[in-house]
Amino acid sequence: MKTYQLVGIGNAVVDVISQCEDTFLDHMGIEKGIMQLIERDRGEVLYAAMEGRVQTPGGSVANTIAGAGALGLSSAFIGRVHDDALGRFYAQAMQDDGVDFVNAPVEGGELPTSRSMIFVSPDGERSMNTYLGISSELSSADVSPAVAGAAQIMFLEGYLFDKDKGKTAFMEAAQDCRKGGGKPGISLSDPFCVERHRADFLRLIENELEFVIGNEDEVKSLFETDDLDVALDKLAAICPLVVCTRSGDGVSVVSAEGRVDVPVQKVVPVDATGAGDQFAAGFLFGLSQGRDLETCAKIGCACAAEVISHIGPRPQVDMKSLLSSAGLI
Ligand SMILES: Nc1ncnc2c1ncn2[C@@H]1O[C@H](COP(=O)(O)OP(=O)(O)O)[C@@H](O)[C@H]1O
Ligand SMILES: O=C(O)C[C@@H](O)[C@H](O)C(=O)COP(=O)(O)O
Repeated sequence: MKTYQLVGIGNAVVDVISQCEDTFLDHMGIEKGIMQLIERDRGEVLYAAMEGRVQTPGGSVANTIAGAGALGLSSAFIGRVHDDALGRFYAQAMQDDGVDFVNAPVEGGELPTSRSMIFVSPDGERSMNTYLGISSELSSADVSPAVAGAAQIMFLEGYLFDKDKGKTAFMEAAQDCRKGGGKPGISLSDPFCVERHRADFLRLIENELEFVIGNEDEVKSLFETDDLDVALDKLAAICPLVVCTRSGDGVSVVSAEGRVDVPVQKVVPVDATGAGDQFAAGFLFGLSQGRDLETCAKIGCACAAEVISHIGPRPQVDMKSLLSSAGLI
């Protein structure tokens, strides 16, 4: 059986991105800066209202795996797409990044491939409106224990907690990964997703996971506090490795070795979509190469800096050369 340096499980989502003024968000009733789940009809209205649409493969953990695959990690992604035009486009794009797209597009059924209408404001903030089609139906049946057991690092997407079968699939996948000697971890995904499933997130983290990656709002939401330091301490008490991204304020990493804060040069992003995802790609790449945590965080920040410099959630340059010129690899 092939082994993988990184295996991800998440929503397979095609992103449709366009830029807009903040007044447009107000006018359309879109909440800025988060991921809102929408129904199909609303998706069609938003799609029709988009100017200069860019269509690209997305999905949070899928973005991370694609970024890590492009950096040369042997990687696999487990997610569901329908056997429609978007789904085939999606599967091919993962393969083009050198990632094994483990499960073939699903034939039959009524649910189409998932899509997210993403509006980017002049300050670079992204507001996601996601119509979850077939991707959120992921269950244990989609996760081969052989693949989970062959993962050196496994990265789970918090968004899949929105369905009970996703929670069960994660628990089993994490157990299989650990049995195989791998390290499972999770992306917290979104503060409102954490709010919806706080107790289950905490249970999975405490019982099964080796690392957690989340932004400030997500980490604070886990413990219902506005004090990030308190939240980081509480999270580190139940998880060996905590990685908190802090937008233009960089990253804080807490482990048994203590806390490391890595600053970044603050910029106005062209498009913040995928910042956290590409940070995770770089961080997990560093981890898989046995680099120290500070260097892992610096690699993550370099990957995030690239992705926020253009529209779209995945790298558009050769990241290996970029990291090499920055002296990070
Ligand atoms: N305004 C910014 N200036 C510089 N770097 C940024 C900025 N916003 C995000 N980043 C980079 O992207 C990483 C992830 O951003 P963050 O906003 O915390 O995550 P998410 O996209 O998950 O909300 C940060 O740790 C940082 O490296
Ligand atoms: O999964 C979604 O609903 C949206 C994704 O397709 C999108 O690419 C995404 O999650 C971007 O991630 P982030 O900006 O790093 O949170």
